[in-house]
Amino acid sequence: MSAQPDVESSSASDAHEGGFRPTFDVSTERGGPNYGKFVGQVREFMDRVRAALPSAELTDELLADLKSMNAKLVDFETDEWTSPSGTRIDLPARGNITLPPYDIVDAGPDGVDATITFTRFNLGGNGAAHGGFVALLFDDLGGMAAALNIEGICRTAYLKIDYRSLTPLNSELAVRCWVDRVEGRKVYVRGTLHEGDRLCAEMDALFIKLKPGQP
Ligand SMILES: CCCCCCCC/C=C\CCCCCCCC(=O)SCCNC(=O)CCNC(=O)[C@H](O)C(C)(C)COP(=O)(O)OP(=O)(O)OC[C@H]1O[C@@H](n2cnc3c(N)ncnc32)[C@H](O)[C@@H]1OP(=O)(O)O
Repeated sequence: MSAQPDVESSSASDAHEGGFRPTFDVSTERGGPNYGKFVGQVREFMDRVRAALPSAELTDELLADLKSMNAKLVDFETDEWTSPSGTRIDLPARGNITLPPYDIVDAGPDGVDATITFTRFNLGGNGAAHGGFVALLFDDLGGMAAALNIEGICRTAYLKIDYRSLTPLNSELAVRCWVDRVEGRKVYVRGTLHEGDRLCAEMDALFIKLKPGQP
């Protein structure tokens, strides 16, 4: 299990009125004890789809299987605050399949340390990770570093990534994000992504602390 930030829990009734909530109902149980394995299978499927050249027959077979699986989920839709995908803090990237599946190593006011292994689903070109996934990783972990530092919720104003060398697939990388300085509501966050000693990318971002009720 990953170490996770100490996120305060609250009931839906004392929710922030804006788009983000200063507190949200985190969970280690929603979706059942096998939800993490379920997400793992979904992620493996995305990798395999990205890598596969299926026969026409197999495409038809998988299409029927997927239609059947989608039909099973139709009646179980819920909002973003209660879906396990995003609130399961015991799982990589809070169980959010949109995000690269990072594991938090340490998180607090001084910053966030995490590991990430990009896989075939994250392929950009010629074996390297897509730069958009690197930016996505930094946006989420940078936002987390900002939130934990100021104990409030932020939105990204700008996110600058310097791609210093190729980001590989299938290799565990170290990512670190920390608050450089805070000026009023402006939270300046820096970040690095390394493979061993090699710097793959750097982040320079500005997050703005949301006012109460601000979407
Ligand atoms: C107890 C709590 C514990 C918490 C623990 C939590 C754990 C956390 C867990 C999980 C974290 C998950 C993290 C997810 C992270 C993902 C975040 C995203 O991807 S957000 C989506 C993308 N971003 C948008 O869609 C924004 C769209 N833009 C806006 O909404 C506004 O423009 C906003 C909010 C950014 C600013 O608008 P304004 O009206 O609030 O503020 P104004 O007055 O415009 O700006 C404030 C200051 O910032 C500067 N500023 C604003 N934007 C700037 C920019 N792009 N460049 C430079 N300066 C900028 C301004 O010049 C101003 O500076 P001056 O105060 O005058 O000095």
